[in-house]
Amino acid sequence: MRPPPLRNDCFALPAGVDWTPVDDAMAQLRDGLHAVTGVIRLPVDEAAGRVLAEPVAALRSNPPMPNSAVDGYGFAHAATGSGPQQLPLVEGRAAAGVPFEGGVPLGQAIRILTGAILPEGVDTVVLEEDVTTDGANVAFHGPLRAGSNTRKAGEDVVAGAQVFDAGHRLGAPDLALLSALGVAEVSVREPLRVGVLSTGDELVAAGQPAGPGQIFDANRPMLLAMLRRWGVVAVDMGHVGDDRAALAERLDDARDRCDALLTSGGASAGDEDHVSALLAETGSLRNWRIALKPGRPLALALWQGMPVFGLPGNPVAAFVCTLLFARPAFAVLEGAEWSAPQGFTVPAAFKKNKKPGRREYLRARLDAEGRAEVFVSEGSGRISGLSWATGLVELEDGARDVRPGDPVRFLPYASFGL
Ligand SMILES: Nc1nc2c(c(=O)[nH]1)N[C@H]1C(S)=C(S)[C@@H](COP(=O)(O)OP(=O)(O)OC[C@H]3O[C@@H](n4cnc5c(N)ncnc54)[C@H](O)[C@@H]3O)O[C@H]1N2
Ligand code: MOO
Repeated sequence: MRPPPLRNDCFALPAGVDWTPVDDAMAQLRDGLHAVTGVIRLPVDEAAGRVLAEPVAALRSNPPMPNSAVDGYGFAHAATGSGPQQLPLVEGRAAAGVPFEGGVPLGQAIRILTGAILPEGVDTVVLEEDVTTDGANVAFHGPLRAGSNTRKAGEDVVAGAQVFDAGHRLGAPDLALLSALGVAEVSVREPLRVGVLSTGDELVAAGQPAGPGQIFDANRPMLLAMLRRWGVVAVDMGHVGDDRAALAERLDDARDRCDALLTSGGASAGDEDHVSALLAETGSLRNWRIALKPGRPLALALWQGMPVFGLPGNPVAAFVCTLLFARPAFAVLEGAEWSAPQGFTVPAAFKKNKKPGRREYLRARLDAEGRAEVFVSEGSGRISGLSWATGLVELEDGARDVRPGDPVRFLPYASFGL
C-alpha cells in the first residue's frame, strides 16, 4: 500500500471534493426559502421585533397641522422687515392642545408655545429669547426668514404615504412613527419557533455527572440564547446520543413543535455522523462542504417539510454557521429579507498569511486604538475565544497577507443582532 502525502491540515481543500463558496451556498439557501409563519393583527405597542406582513400607509400626516417649533411670538412675516420691529400683542395665546380660536391681524403678534397650531394669520415665530415685551407689545430685531421656527403640516410624512414595506422588522423608532401616523394596529408575522437539538454520545448537560470521556453540552445553551436574542421562540429539544432511531424520533417531535431546527454535531460524514446520514434518507439533503473556516460541514435538509440546519459540532463552527446561514434564513422564514451584517473596516493589529480558496472568520475585538486584534488560536473548539471576542474579522475568499495596519473587515457581534 502506498499512503497519500501527509498534509495534516483539516482545512486543506482536498481535490475531488466539491467545495461550495460561502456566497454560492448563501444564494442557494436564500432562493430555496419562503415565509412559513402565520399572520396576526397586533396593537402597535406589542409589535416591536415583529415582521410586517403587509405594507403600512400613514393614516394621518406628521405633523397633522402647521405648528410652532419653539416657545415665542407668532405673526405674519409680510408685516415685518429688517431692523428693530415692534408688534402689538393680541389677547390670549396659542398652546399645544389648546389652539387659539380666531385670527391674528396683519401687523400684530400672539404668544405661542411649542407644538401649538399656528393661528390664522401667523406664518413665522420669533424665539422668546430674542424679544423684549411689556405684556402688550413685543419687540425684536429683523429680518426673520419667512416661516422661521415653524413646522409645516406633513413636512415629515404626508397622510396616505406608504411608510413601510411588507417584510420590514419593526424596531422601537418604528413604533414612534406608526403611532404618530395614527396607526394603532398592524398585521405581522407570528414569531418563528426554532428547536435546538444537540447530538453525540459524549455529551452531558452541565451540572450532570460527567465521565472522563464525556464533555458538557456547550452548544445548546449558546444556540438557545442566540435565538431568544433574535426574537425567535426557542424550543429546547434536548440531547440525543449517536442512535439513529432515537434521532429520527426526536426529529419527528421537533416537526410537531417547531418551524425549523438547529442540530449540532454529526454533520460531516464520519462513522458516527448520524444527522447527515439520517437526513440523507429524506432525499432533500444538501450536505455542503463549504469553503469556510471555521464551519466546513453544514447539512441542510427538510424533515417532513421542516428545514433542518445540521451544524458542525465544534462550538466555534456552530456559532459562525448559525450567524452566517441560520440567522438570515430565519429572517426569510419569518417573512423578512435575507439580512447581511453591517461590518466596518478597521486597521489590523495582527499578522496572518491566509490561504486562498476559503473564507475565514477570526474571533476578534477592537483594541484601545480601534484596531482589530484576534484570538491567540483559531481552533474551533476554543470556546473561550468566543467570549474573549466582541466580533469577527472576515477575510475574503482569496489569499491574503495581512500585516498590522492593513484594513480588515470587522463584524461586531451586535451587527448579527447579538
Ligand atoms: N478526518 C477529518 N476529521 C474531521 C474533519 C476533517 O475534515 N477530516 N473536519 C473537522 C471539522 S472542521 C469539524 S467542524 C468536525 C465536524 O464534525 P461534526 O459536525 O460531525 O461534529 P462532531 O464530530 O459530532 O463534533 C465535533 C466536535 O465538537 C464537539 N461537540 C459536538 N457537540 C457539542 C456540543 N453540543 N457542545 C460542545 N462540544 C460539542 C464534539 O465532541 C467534537 O469534539 O469534524 C472535524 N473532524
Ligand atoms: O470548521 Mo470545523 O467546521 O472547525 O469546526
